[in-house]
Amino acid sequence: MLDLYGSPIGSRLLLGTARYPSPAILAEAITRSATEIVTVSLRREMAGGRNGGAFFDMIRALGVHVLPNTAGCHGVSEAVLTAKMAREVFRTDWIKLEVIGNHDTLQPDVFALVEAARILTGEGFQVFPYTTDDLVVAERLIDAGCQVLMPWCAPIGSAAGPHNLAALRSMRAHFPDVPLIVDAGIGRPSHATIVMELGFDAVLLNTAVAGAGDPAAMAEAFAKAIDAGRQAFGAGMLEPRDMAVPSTPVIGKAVFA
Ligand SMILES: CC(=O)[C@@H](O)[C@H](O)COP(=O)(O)O
Repeated sequence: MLDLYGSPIGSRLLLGTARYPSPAILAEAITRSATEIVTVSLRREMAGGRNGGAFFDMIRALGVHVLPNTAGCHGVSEAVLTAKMAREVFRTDWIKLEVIGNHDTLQPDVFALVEAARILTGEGFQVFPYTTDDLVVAERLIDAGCQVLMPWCAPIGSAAGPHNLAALRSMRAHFPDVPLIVDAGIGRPSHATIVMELGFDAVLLNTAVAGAGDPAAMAEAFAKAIDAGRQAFGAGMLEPRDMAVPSTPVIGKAVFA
């Protein structure tokens, strides 16, 4: 069972809620994936004068944990203010902290991220920081009070899959006891399996499900792939070898050539 800030979580798939063809399809994807946590952008839902009421009610009715996020924020004060508004709306101390630093890659501004994380943990938030796979930044985030880290594996929405497996591997090795959730850039169920086989604790994804031909079916496929990767990690996988190893022993062979 995954433990996130003291909450036991059964599913290791966290789903984003943006860009689905319809709210009904989003609801079906949430149900079929059996996810227990969905992330919601306060800013996106409030945009254009919408108050988000019906959407938020629909999410609440599904009985999942809501992880509000600061998607689209580009600075410390904007992210902190958005987090505070999200706490009011969703009545949760959880916040997925995103502070974007580059318009093209949507790469996090890790300096602003650490500063915002320090401010928010000081105010009682339980921060889930969307970060890079940089170990020093990860250390700073933990120093700032974060008990969970969310490294990217590729740019948001790219569907590219893990760009830097070595960095993800070393992150896992450096932080054996910190829940690590890969966030962003997963495109296929097999990508999710790969990061789970590395020992990551969970995966957060949005675009690969929302943009699929059948989002609900894809959400279920991701859930299975994540479970398979987790089970394989726990089962002890073989290291690849250069040489062949016969699977049938030579004992009992009639003729030795
Ligand atoms: C939904 C969310 O909060 C983002 O971090 C992001 O959208 C996830 O990335 P992908 O869309 O690439 O899965």
